[in-house]
Amino acid sequence: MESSIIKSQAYGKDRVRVVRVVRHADGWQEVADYSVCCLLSGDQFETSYTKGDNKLVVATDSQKNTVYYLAKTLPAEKVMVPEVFAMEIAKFMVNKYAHVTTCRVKIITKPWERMAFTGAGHPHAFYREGKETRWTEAVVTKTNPPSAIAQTIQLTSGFYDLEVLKTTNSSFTDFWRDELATLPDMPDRMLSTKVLCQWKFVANTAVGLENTPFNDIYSGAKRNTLDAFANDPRAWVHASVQTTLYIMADRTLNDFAAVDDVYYALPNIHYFPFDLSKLGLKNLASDAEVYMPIADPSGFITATISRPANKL
Ligand SMILES: O=c1[nH]c(=O)c2[nH]c(=O)[nH]c2[nH]1
Repeated sequence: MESSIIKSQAYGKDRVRVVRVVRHADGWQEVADYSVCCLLSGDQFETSYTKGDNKLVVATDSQKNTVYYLAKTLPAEKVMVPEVFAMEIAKFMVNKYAHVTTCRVKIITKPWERMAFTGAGHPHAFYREGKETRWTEAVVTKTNPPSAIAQTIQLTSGFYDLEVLKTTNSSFTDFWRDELATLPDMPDRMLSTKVLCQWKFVANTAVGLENTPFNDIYSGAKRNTLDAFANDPRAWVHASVQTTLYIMADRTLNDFAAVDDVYYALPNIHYFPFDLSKLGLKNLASDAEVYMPIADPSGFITATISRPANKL
């Protein structure tokens, strides 16, 4: 007889691709393009893993159908903001099925930028600008199952693959020196990274979070990331990816009360000046003009930044 126990379980449908179009009467149209992952958990699903009992299993196919059903039947504004749509799907699942204790919904967006010609946005034509990708994850849990009245909601959003580069105004000096340190001080260097940024929202009731300005927070976090990278003099004077990361996150915490903490993962993609001295050419330090990007390895700088009261 099996004696192992289930420590955790979650099942559902991943990569549900759904595109929602909103058609306004004047011809202006909007589009949201999502890949949705929906996962259900609850103690009563255990027998589906241990006893081959499917009676309570909401088929992953039905979960997929629910995503399309809600994309069609919810008011447009609850679908077009990914955070709101993720919370709606998760709340629908825990409300509909008494035996579902937790529903976890992750949405990865495919950002379509509206085309603009002579300054005016095109009513229905879009293009993809870069690789930067916005996502969100809502986890709705019943606190007193099977009753769905009391629920907690944890919401996290972020973006990844935002690639940035600057050709000066970065340095890295005065670091730990010992017999293993061969890197010279770098008073002026190229800096490039592929930003992963994510932020947790202040824990709230499902109802309260819906009034959060999710789109503004996303664009604000992105603007703070770019502005701190390009313009903040502290990132130049103190000079490290660590400092730049802290400034980026601190700005977003100051701008948005609804954000509880901000996590960044910043690879330091190295661009080293190519040594041309054997060819009789000066290309190091202040003479550097020709660089060799290094694919691997990269530095990798991470931190979660929060307001003082939240420090563990
Ligand atoms: O900004 C940096 N932080 C580091 O910790 C580090 N280490 C290193 O070799 N180069 C850099 N650059």
